[in-house]
Amino acid sequence: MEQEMENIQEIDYPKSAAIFHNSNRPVTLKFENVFYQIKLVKEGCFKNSPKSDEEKIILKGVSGIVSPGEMLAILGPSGSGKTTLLTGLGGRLVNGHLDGVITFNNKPFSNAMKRTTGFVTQDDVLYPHLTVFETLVFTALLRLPKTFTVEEKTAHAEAIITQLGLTKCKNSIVGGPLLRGISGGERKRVSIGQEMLVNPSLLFLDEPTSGLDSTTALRIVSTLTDLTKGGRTAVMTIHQPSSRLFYMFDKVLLLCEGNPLYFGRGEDALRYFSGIGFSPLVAMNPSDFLLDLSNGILSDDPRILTDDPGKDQASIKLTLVTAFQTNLADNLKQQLRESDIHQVAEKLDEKKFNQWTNTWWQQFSVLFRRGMKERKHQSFSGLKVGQVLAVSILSGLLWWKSNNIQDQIGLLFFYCNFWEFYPMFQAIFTFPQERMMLEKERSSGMYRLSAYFMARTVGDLPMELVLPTIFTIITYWMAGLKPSVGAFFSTLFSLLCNVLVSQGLGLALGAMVMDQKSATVLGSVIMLSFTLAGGYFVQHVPRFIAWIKYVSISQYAYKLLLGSQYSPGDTYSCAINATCLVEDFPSIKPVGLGGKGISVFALFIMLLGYRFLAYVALMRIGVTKK
Ligand SMILES: Nc1ncnc2c1ncn2[C@@H]1O[C@H](COP(=O)(O)OP(=O)(O)OP(=O)(O)O)[C@@H](O)[C@H]1O
Repeated sequence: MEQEMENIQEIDYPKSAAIFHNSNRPVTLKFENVFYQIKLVKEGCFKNSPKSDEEKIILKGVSGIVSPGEMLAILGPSGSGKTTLLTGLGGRLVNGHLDGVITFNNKPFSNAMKRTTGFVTQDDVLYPHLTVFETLVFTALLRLPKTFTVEEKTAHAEAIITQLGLTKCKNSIVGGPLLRGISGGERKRVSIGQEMLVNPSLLFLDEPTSGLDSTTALRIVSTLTDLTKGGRTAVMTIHQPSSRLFYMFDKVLLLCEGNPLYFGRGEDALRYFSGIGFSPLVAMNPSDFLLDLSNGILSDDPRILTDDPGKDQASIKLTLVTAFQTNLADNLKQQLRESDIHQVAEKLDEKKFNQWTNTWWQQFSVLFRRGMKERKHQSFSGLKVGQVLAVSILSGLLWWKSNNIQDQIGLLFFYCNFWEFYPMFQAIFTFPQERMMLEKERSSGMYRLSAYFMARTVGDLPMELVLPTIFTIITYWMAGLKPSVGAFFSTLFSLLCNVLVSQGLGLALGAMVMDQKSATVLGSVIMLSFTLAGGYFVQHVPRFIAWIKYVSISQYAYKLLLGSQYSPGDTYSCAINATCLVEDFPSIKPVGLGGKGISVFALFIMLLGYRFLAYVALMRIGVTKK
């Protein structure tokens, strides 16, 4: 369960702008004999179900040490295990089995480390509609402790913007795949800035230069070098650094299919490989040479010499793995031991770091404001408003001044369906993006899940109410429903309950069934059965399946909508000179006109129930192994 801790956090955050130059607390990261294996999973509906007992070993005994002021680059071909190692070192691997010893100042990963560690993921997970300034200010408000005033937090965000050279695009929106915003390099710097805000002692970066031109890449790595000079420890994965970048790294770890091939200073790498019989003929980018080696490629590159040109790729890799064990492994073990002797394990007050940086209310208020800023663009995009306007005008025309009961009831049931399917699918579709953000922010211990969830739920009210209201206003008068203000507001209220409950169902499905396709299929089946059992289509539901109507959102919403237009005892003309009771009308009879209070209560319980389910399902997101 989520811990609710209210005491003031006393981590030493300098209040001046000098916060960005020196580390609070130098960290030596050591990892020894790290193994990682996972059970393979099968594709399909239930993505996470194990296929068999088949396991894959991804990391095969990787060791290393990085001291304060050093930058380690993990190199290797695609699929060699770089990201896995980085994620494991950052305490973020959630599946599989991680073995080996990973210590931070000779202590295992802890909440204390989590709060002073920055992790920049490969994909920049940022809110697309916020500006650079807003993104960093909201992060500062959440991550810096409550001993800072809002002005001080804002000033820190400003200082980061200046330090990362983002001043020019400060007021531009971040953007995303479908929304033009700042450039890829700027986005990467915003992600790094978010982590720098807390003055991390240890910074992990997954491919911070991927997809960037070499000048921008150099700029980013130079910024990181400046940061490490202040006593920080940095570890990054990188694909193919230019020579200029390569020589900026203090240490290099080369991986090949999860095996270490080299660990040591970048400038010594070529000498080492030449010592074991592998050297390039002409001067070439050292990282290209190392990557070729870890791919076992020699013969198709005439510039690389080997004492045995006939070796195939597998045997070259094997030779290199064995050479590492023979020549470097013992030396590395020795380095790890020596640092043990020199380093006194620091005594940190764990309790102090277990505390949240801000109170629940502060988190709630920042998350609410940020959510409203971001979601207003999603909820009121031109496309969505256009879609709702088009559907409302079309249905208003189709039901134009309808004065027969059958048509009017049909319109009410259409209200039910449209405003059930639409919010449910919208919640399912937008959920993956939300989950990514949540995952990233929760794993850096930014806020309590309850504060996030409450802020989102409260935000749903203004966000989800506007479009259904516009829809009802247009269709209600065009279709000529009961001309009374009370009846109009009662219709609107029923519709809004329907929207919020259906959205809650979408959220619960999105959170429980992690795969969007499966959630969509499941959602449509559930909604369809609710619709069919809603009382409009099937009047005599067989007994054994009649229970569905008691859990059907449609049934309760339909009942409320009927209640907004008709009262018990109302009549309609059912034949020439004859009137019949409305409640006896075939598609009203199974539902009846009474029991409105029960329907409101049932919808209220569903509203809470579905959101509670979503909350429980979300609890597993972003929770990292210690
Ligand atoms: N959860 C998983 N299930 C199955 N295979 C996995 C899983 N996680 C990692 N792998 C596999 O482990 C290997 C290493 O993956 P990893 O992402 O660490 O490689 P990488 O070196 O970072 O690659 P790239 O440079 O392409 O990002 C890959 O073959 C990958 O397919």
